[in-house]
Amino acid sequence: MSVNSFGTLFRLSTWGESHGPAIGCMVDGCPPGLELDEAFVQRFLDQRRPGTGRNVSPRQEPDQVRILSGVYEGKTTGTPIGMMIENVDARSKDYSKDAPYRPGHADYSYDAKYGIRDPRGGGRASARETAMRVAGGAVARLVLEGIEISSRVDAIGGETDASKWEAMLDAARSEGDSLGALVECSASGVPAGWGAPVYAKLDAVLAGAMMSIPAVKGVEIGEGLGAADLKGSENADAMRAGEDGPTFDANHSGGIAGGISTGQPIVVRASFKPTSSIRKPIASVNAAGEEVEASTRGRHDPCVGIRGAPVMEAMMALVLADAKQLHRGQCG
Ligand SMILES: Cc1cc2nc3c(=O)[nH]c(=O)nc-3n(C[C@H](O)[C@H](O)[C@H](O)COP(=O)(O)O)c2cc1C
Ligand SMILES: C=C(O[C@@H]1CC(C(=O)O)=C[C@@H](OP(=O)(O)O)[C@H]1O)C(=O)O
Repeated sequence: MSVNSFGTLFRLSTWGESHGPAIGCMVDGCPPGLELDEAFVQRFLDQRRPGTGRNVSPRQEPDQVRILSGVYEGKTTGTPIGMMIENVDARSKDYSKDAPYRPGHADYSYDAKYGIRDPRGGGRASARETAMRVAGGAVARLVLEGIEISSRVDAIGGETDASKWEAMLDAARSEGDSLGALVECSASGVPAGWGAPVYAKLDAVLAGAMMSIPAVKGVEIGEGLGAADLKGSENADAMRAGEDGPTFDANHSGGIAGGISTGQPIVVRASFKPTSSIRKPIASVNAAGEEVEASTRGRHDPCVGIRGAPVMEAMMALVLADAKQLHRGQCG
């Protein structure tokens, strides 16, 4: 992982700001000969894009992807795959350099680091960038034939009963507030043996990938933090002899042991914090160092975890595509 890119042999780099003319990415290391077109990538982008309902940001972005390179006659060529999406509904006049720093967003920390910042929307820190992760993740899925990646929102605002979510979201929205969410993502069909035993452990890379998603504040794999409350006999995934290798009675390990996949589903959960751009006033300061109240207008998600789910799937796909190429490179 480096500043603007992810992966070793299957790599994604992204560029662009939320209110710039466009966002884009480059996928490098994709094998040649895989069928790829814009419609395939678009299917995944449509699951993440804003403007699709009242529980997501109303910003109207069709997220229409263009593939600019690396594909010839519908097949990948092995050369870098460039993709681009134009920003068409930024409405930058809602933002100003003099606005209070939004507590919890990246306004202050970006200023502290760079001393210069695109203040329109979240700039580079806006989760608008995650559209390109989803585009890259779609390409990664091509490398992962036979592997199923899925996700689901497990809880919103601490409530697991989905029938209560709509009313909770309505209440939060009318109070100018927001809610957090717990989201699970899993991958089945991953063979045993991918990953690495020490520093680049599959669980370490996966945790880093999920933690790199904006607003993710906690990640757990398999039993996760709950493992601390179990006995060894309860947490062990008992093994039995099966026709195609061992089978497991349980999956407390979340499909990874010793940094290497076990052949069981890989299961990761992430906690998304509540959206920090809210109308409810919060004490803050501005760039001049004056105390001001931050009450944020603009078109924000009332619960970012809802659109975070497809981003988790994309990061899972990127991690696994890279792990597959690395495994092949070393072990054939
Ligand atoms: C899909 C998605 C949509 C998001 N939408 C918003 C939003 O509308 N408003 C907001 O303040 N934060 C939103 N966020 C979260 C911010 O991007 C994030 O909090 C910010 O970049 C600071 O990073 P950090 O929370 O990881 O520290 C969203 C995150 C994701 C994954
Ligand atoms: C535009 C998207 O989501 C945005 C994510 C986001 C943020 O702060 O993360 C803030 C809002 O936009 P802006 O950058 O204009 O403030 C959201 O609409 C998108 O996901 O495509």
